[in-house]
Amino acid sequence: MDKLLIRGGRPLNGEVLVSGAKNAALPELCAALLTAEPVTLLNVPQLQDVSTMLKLIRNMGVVAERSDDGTVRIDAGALNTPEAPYELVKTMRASVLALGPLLARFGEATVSLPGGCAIGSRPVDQHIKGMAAMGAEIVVEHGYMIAKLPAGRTRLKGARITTDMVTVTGTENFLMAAALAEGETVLENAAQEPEISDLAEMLIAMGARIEGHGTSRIRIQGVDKLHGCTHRVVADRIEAGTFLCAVAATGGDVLLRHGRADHLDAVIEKLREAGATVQVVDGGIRVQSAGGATLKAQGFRTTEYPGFPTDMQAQFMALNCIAQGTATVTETIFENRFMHVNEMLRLGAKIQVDGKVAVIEGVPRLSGATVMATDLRASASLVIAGLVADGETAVDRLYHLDRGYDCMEAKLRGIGADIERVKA
Ligand SMILES: CC(=O)N[C@H]1[C@@H](OP(=O)(O)OP(=O)(O)OC[C@H]2O[C@@H](n3ccc(=O)[nH]c3=O)[C@H](O)[C@@H]2O)O[C@H](CO)[C@@H](O)[C@@H]1O
Ligand SMILES: C=C(OP(=O)(O)O)C(=O)O
Repeated sequence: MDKLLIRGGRPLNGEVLVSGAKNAALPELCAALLTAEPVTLLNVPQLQDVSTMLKLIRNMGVVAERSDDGTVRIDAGALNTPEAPYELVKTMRASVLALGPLLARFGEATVSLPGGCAIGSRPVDQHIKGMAAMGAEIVVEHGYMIAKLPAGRTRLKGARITTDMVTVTGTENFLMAAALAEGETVLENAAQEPEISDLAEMLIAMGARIEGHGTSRIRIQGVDKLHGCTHRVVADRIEAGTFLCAVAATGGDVLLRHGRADHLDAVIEKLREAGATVQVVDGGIRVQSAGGATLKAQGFRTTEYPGFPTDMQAQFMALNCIAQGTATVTETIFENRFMHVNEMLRLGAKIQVDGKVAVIEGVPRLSGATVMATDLRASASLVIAGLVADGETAVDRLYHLDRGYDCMEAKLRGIGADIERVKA
């Protein structure tokens, strides 16, 4: 298994190019299944999850070509197997996003339940409930969601869907399904994440009629057919936020080119309160920090967008570990998203966890050690901790990081980090 070796203690200076967002690219690859015409996606990040999604849709009979410049051309004209098998689904929860498009275009779909996930149980009951409200018959058998339209129906029908909680991929599945359904669909309690708006813009470019994306009520008037489009994937706010935390913690001066500050308000506010200077500049976000003990630890609660993102909780915790003072962090979205804590303790951090709450007492220094990444953002947080720790930190189990970060170590090396990948 690959690992990262980091020799900490260097400030970060220069420029980083922010890649396209994983959490927009994955639903958008699935949205291409809604039409028989070619779709071109630009700015698709080079990630393991994207490779897995391409494998999944090719397995359905889709032609998909990826170029090194981030362009992916998809032609789902010959899609003949509306199925997502367990072998291809088990490493990536986002494969549940195949359900809506397949049902909407083909009237049937067989999609494996996603595998268990380290950060929480992550059920898909809301996805099933929403598709059923749109007229699908769904059974869960042998680990698969088997969905079809009732005899005599050729299209899903519009519905009013109010989910029990705000769900990002649930909202995305309903958006895609409703785009081709008969009549109007209203999504109440919809997720408002920028990736939802980006998907909606892509669907609109394909001929969908959608209003209200970016708010908690989205209205969709179904159309008979969608056509091809070219769409640029929005910048990855979580990648940008990760680099913001890294620079704030180590100290330095970095421009995040293409970073969207308007998608990171909650994180940027906390970074400023911590003592970093974060500016919106032409072409991106500039962060300057004196690092370490010049920072003040900041408490926060993770909530749905526009609140503090759960996908940034671990990375900000790494910063809190070396800041002055004590901070309380509450994780409200996932029940098991503190697995980085035990590894941070191995680096000398002082953290106590009680259920959903972690209390972090800043320490003057962390000391490098071997740590094990347990999930995607936990891995990123351990990289940040390694960048500030004395001596050498080895971050093991890099496949989690590779799922969601495009060339992270090369980007960090480009701004002065002493970091290398050691192949297994
Ligand atoms: C590919 C993608 O975009 N992943 C993001 C997406 O995941 P994902 O869309 O899976 O997360 P959700 O927004 O659906 O989950 C929110 C909460 O609702 C629960 N829930 C969700 C659906 C359901 O049917 N039943 C249910 O109980 C989940 O267990 C969780 O506690 O949003 C999360 C929350 O911002 C992010 O951490 C992930 O990075
Ligand atoms: C939890 C995440 O991703 P996924 O939903 O793909 O597991 C994430 O991006 O932090």
